[in-house]
Amino acid sequence: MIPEPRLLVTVGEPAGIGPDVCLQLARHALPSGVLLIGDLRCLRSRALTLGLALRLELWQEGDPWPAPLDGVLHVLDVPLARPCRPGHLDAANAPAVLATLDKAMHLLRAGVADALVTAPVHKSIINDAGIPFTGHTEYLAEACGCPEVVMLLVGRGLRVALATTHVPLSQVAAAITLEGLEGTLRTLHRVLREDFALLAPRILVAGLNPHAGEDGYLGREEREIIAPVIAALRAEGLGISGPWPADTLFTPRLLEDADAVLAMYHDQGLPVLKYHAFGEAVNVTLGLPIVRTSVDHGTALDVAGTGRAEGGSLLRALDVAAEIVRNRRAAGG
Ligand SMILES: NC(=O)C1=CN([C@@H]2O[C@H](COP(=O)(O)OP(=O)(O)OC[C@H]3O[C@@H](n4cnc5c(N)ncnc54)[C@H](O)[C@@H]3O)[C@@H](O)[C@H]2O)C=CC1
Ligand SMILES: NCC(=O)COP(=O)(O)O
Repeated sequence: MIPEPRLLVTVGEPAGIGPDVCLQLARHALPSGVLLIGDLRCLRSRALTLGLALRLELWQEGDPWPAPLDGVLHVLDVPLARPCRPGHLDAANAPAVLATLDKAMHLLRAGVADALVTAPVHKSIINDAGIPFTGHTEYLAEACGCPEVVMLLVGRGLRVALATTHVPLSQVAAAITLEGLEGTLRTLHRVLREDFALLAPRILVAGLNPHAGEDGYLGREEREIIAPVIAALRAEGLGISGPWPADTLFTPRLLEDADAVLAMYHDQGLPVLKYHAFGEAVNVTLGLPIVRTSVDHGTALDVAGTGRAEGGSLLRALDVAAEIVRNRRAAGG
């Protein structure tokens, strides 16, 4: 019998809702079992705060993969520098947050687990700790030596990928290059085929400027970069079209005939996706040698420890990670 995918879950920023939604996993029958990576003391204390009845068991490297058991979660302990209070960020704990990602990478490389699912981190507090950091996506890309990763969010049948990720708006136009955009589209097209089992993916590419540049009168990126890249890839037979004006691209008639949209920047694509599917969408990093998915939400400091955190996106992120692992196995990967 083929074993179920083994999933690592990093707990994320301890002051946020990462611990809350991770602890909620104990309520669900998880086929493969999961291994949490985070501070065991913080998780125990959050479970008490939330009044959750569950058992948290210490797991150590060398132990067998934890069998799924109702009401039990296994934890690889990565201690925080200081005790954590829900809703209160502490820069002293930032190195431990990143250490959970490093541990996960180590376990994946050692073949102990099949995929990584991440709960949210708080990007600014990591920077406050003096560590330059823009997101998991970029951190994992660097750890894997794969600069050409792509962020894709999927939810309720909509898939939105980004040509640029965590870049200030003032730098977006300069970050869209012929070479970079071609790499992004090739990665997106390949991964839709390989990991999402779409035989001939159809991708709609958004313009950058209003009205996709209005024939060059409202910006030239469409003419000089986006359209030439699309033309070159179409000539190879890839089902890619655009540049489409972003304001009308996300309408049902156009989306009906598409498998994914490539937006040019974070806040062009993600508000639409989150309006459509917040709470049940999943963030997938394409182009890494490892499988990594994540939740659609942030640290939600205002609801941490209150019992109001909703864990639907984490459950979906586990499902999507497991599905990708199965697809890769089926393809012999
Ligand atoms: N994958 C990751 O590590 C991500 C991290 N972030 C980080 O999170 C931090 C806060 O980001 P925000 O923009 O404030 O977004 P946010 O998603 O943390 O919060 C936005 C609003 O939605 C609510 N909310 C979010 N998720 C919820 C859930 N599961 N259940 C109930 N309510 C929920 C919050 O209470 C808040 O009112 C930032 O530092 C950001 O960088 C944001 C997105 C993803
Ligand atoms: N808005 C999505 C987001 O910020 C996720 O970033 P990452 O930490 O997954 O790179």
